[in-house]
Amino acid sequence: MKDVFLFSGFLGSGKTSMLTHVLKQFKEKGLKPAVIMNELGKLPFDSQALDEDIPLKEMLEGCICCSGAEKTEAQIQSLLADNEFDVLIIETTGAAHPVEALDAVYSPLFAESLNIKGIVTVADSKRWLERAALTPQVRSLFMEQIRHAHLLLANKMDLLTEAEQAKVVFEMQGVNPNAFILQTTNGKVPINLLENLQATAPSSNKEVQSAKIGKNLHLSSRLIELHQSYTQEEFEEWVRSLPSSVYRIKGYVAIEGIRNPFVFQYAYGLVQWIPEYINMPPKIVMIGENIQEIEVIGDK
Ligand SMILES: Nc1nc2c(ncn2[C@@H]2O[C@H](COP(=O)(O)OP(=O)(O)OP(=O)(O)O)[C@@H](O)[C@H]2O)c(=O)[nH]1
Repeated sequence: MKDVFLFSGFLGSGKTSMLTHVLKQFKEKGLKPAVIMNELGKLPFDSQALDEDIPLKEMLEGCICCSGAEKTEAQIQSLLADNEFDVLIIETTGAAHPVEALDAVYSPLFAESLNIKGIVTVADSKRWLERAALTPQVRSLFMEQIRHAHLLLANKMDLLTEAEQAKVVFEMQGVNPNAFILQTTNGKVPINLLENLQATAPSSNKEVQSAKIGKNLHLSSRLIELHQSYTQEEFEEWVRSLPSSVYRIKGYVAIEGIRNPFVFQYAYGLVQWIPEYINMPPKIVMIGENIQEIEVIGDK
């Protein structure tokens, strides 16, 4: 299993600074990192900061979420096929919502080869103090990135007084009581904090393994193997019975009387079924908060 980290954070918050610092530490440890970056513009200038020997995939047309999960899947697959690497870091654009970013990287196709360690959000502490000046939409995205982080960097501490530093940490902890908050300058995070993250808890129906982090009200994902076929109605009935903290489900579901499992998609209350011509093993991935305790269909 290769560890995957998602770096999230607002434009200009310090993601690239953190990336540079983290890559250096991984290399010092003898680990080979790979990076997927995406930019809203056409010029991949951030990538120039990376060494040439780091496998790098860039997404130049929009962010990881709006350019489609398939594209990210294809990029990850080609990284897995072409390059030897130990850890994968995905730097999302400042405009990405963490649920969308997680969705794009969590595919049943590589559920067995990738271990999504978690979302590391870098927040600009000065901007946090001045957040009242942001438009409601931008402020809401800023808050969501903080709320869903598994590890939170309160960055740009050098620009604040001691009293302001304490205020920022106190307020951010109120928005996200589960994440560890580290005060940083220039995104300097020690990698052992990253290595200790565990947002994914792959589990079968019977043995529900709880994650070290991500156990409580925290964004996490869960892989569910399906051992029988269903009618579309009964499967949808189960999906409708799920709490609203389940944001996303995708995968392959075996339907009674039909040869190959269907592709199943669920997002924002909408369900989609697509016939699949390849016989894929029936399993789904669920993304949401507090999902480890959910009773899975088939447990009947
Ligand atoms: N004073 C101060 N400046 C910082 C700190 N961290 C980053 N910066 C500066 O803030 C600017 C943006 O930093 P980046 O690391 O490029 O941020 P980013 O999140 O990758 O930015 P985007 O690529 O726009 O999303 C740069 O000029 C950095 O030098 C910090 O802790 N203190």
